[in-house]
Amino acid sequence: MKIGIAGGGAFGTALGVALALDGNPVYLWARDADRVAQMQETRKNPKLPGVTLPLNMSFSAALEPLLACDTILIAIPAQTLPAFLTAHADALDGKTLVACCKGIDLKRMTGPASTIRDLVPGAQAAMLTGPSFAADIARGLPTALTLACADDDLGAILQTALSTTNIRLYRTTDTIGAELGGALKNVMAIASGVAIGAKLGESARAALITRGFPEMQRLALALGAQSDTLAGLSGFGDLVLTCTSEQSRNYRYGLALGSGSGFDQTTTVEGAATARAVRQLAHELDIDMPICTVVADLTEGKTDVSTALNTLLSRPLKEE
Ligand SMILES: NC(=O)c1ccc[n+]([C@@H]2O[C@H](COP(=O)([O-])OP(=O)(O)OC[C@H]3O[C@@H](n4cnc5c(N)ncnc54)[C@H](O)[C@@H]3O)[C@@H](O)[C@H]2O)c1
Ligand SMILES: O=P(O)(O)OC[C@H](O)CO
Repeated sequence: MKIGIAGGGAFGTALGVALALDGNPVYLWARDADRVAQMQETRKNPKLPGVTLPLNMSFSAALEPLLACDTILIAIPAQTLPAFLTAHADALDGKTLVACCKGIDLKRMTGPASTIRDLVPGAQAAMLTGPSFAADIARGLPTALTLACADDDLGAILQTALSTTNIRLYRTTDTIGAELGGALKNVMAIASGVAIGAKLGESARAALITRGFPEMQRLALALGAQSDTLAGLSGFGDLVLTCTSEQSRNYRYGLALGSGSGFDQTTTVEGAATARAVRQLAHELDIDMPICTVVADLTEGKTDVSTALNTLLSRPLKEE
C-alpha cells in the first residue's frame, strides 16, 4: 500500500511520523510551500516541537506525489474538506480516502466520511478517529483509535496497514457513528473548557461530560449511528480525553470563552463550526441538544456564560 497524507499540520505530520517509523515510506502533501521546504531541510515541523521527521517521509507542495498514492489520509480541517475533494475529485476517484478530520460540514451537514462519499463517489471512504493528541502519537506514546470503513474487507486491510507499534486500531463498519462521535466530542470539550474557565468547578464539568454523552448519542442515533460506536474510542473515549486535557485546542478555546481571555483565532478549533451545524440539525430534526446549542450561541456571542448556565440549569427536571 502506498500511503499519502494530505495536510502538513500537527495531525497529518504525526501520523506520518508513526507510519514512517514503522517502515512505511510516507508522502506528505502540504499546501504551504514554505512549510514543505522547512520540513525537508530541518526534518522538523514547528507544530510538533522536539519531534524529528524520519528520512522515509517525503514532502511536497505539488499534488502529483500524493495523487500517485492509492491510500490517502486526509488531515486538514473538516470545513476545508469539501473544497479539497471538489478541486481534486477526478484525481481522487478510485482511491481509498481515510478522513482523519473531526467535524460536521456546515454547508452539507455531513461528517467527513459521508462528505467523501458524496463528493468523490468513486473513492472508498474510511475514517481514522479516536482519542489521540498529535504530540502523543509523534512521540511514540501508545494510542488506541477507531478505523471505520463500510466495506469490512477493506477496513481489515486498512486496520493492518495503518496500525503501528504505538497506534492500535480497532475496526468498525459504522462510519456514521465514528464521524459523529469525533465531531460532537469537540463541542462538549468547548463546553467543559467554558465550565472550568468560568470557575464553575470540576463537578460541573463532570455533569457536562455525563449529560453531553447522551446528547451526542441522541443526534448520532437519529442519523443512523450505532450506539456501540458512540460508547467506544471514537465517541466516549475521545469525549473523555478532550474534555479533560489542556492539550485540546477545543478545550482551551472553551477555557478562553469561560474566563473572558483572548484566544489565537488561527488555531484549529473544529468544535465551533460543528456546534453551529449541530444546532441547525437539532432544529431540523427536532432533537433536544441543549449543550451544543448554548455552545453554538456562545461562540457567536449570542449569549454569555452566565445566561448559558441559567439556560441549562433552568431546564425542566426529568429522569436520568
Ligand atoms: N492535532 C491533534 O491532536 C489531532 C488529533 C486527532 C485529529 N485531529 C484532526 O485533524 C484535523 C487537522 O488538525 P491538525 O491538528 O493537523 O490542525 P493544524 O492546525 O495543526 O493543521 C491543519 C493543516 O491543514 C492545512 N490546511 C488548512 N486549510 C487547508 C486547505 N483548504 N487545504 C489544504 N490544507 C489546508 C493547514 O495549512 C495546516 O497545515 C482536524 O480535523 C483535527 O480535529 C487532530
Ligand atoms: O486539540 P483538539 O481539541 O482538536 O483535539 C485533538 C484530538 O481530536 C483529540 O483526540
